[in-house]
Amino acid sequence: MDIFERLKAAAKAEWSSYVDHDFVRQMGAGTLAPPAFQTYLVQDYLFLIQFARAYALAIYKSRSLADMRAAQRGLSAILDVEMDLHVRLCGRWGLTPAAIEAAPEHLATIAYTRFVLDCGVSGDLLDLHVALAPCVIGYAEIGRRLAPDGVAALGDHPYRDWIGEYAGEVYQEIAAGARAHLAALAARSMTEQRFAELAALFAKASRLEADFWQMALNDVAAG
Ligand SMILES: Cc1ncc(C[n+]2csc(CCO)c2C)c(N)n1
Repeated sequence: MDIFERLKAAAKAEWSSYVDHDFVRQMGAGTLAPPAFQTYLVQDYLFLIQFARAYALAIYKSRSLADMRAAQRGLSAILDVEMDLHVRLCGRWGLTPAAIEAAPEHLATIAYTRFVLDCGVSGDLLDLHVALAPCVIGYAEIGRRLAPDGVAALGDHPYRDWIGEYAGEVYQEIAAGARAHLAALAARSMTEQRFAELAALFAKASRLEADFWQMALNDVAAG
């Protein structure tokens, strides 16, 4: 069992509140209300700006070139891959990057991103990567789950672009690399006494992921 499996097992309830969230189920079934998806995507763009800073912080907190490169891959996955999806999808609704950036951050966006940044500022590189793990590895799991028969089988699914992005090979490899790096980092610097503390960070980040989905559903329910 690698460190990621151990963290997931230690935070079972929080993990399933995240990956089995109603938002994810509705997206998979194609029944998610488009305004909820739009709210999510705009907030996610703002979220990614802060997560880019978190990966930059991971570069700063690295002492080896290998660790710096691992963090650089995360940063570049956001700046060169993930944000393109957001710009493309938001563009279909006539939203420009400038308009998205002018949107106010929801509290769920602030809570999650600043929590991760604080883990990095107050802790070490392992704390920061554990706080980042639900995000980077969780989306790969969700993508696979929503496209069990592969991306091509999605046909004209209303959320095929989003699902295809995270179920696709490029993204799956990014997540597998992040998982392997986390395992290497833990092998180097984790002690058993520290595991409970790391599991608490992982559980909190997973709960903040679930709150992020919920924020989009609540926003639409509130009108
Ligand atoms: C709320 C939320 N959680 C996770 C991701 C996925 N994600 C964020 S940064 C990153 C690593 C490099 O791409 C990945 C996969 C997201 N977009 N929004």
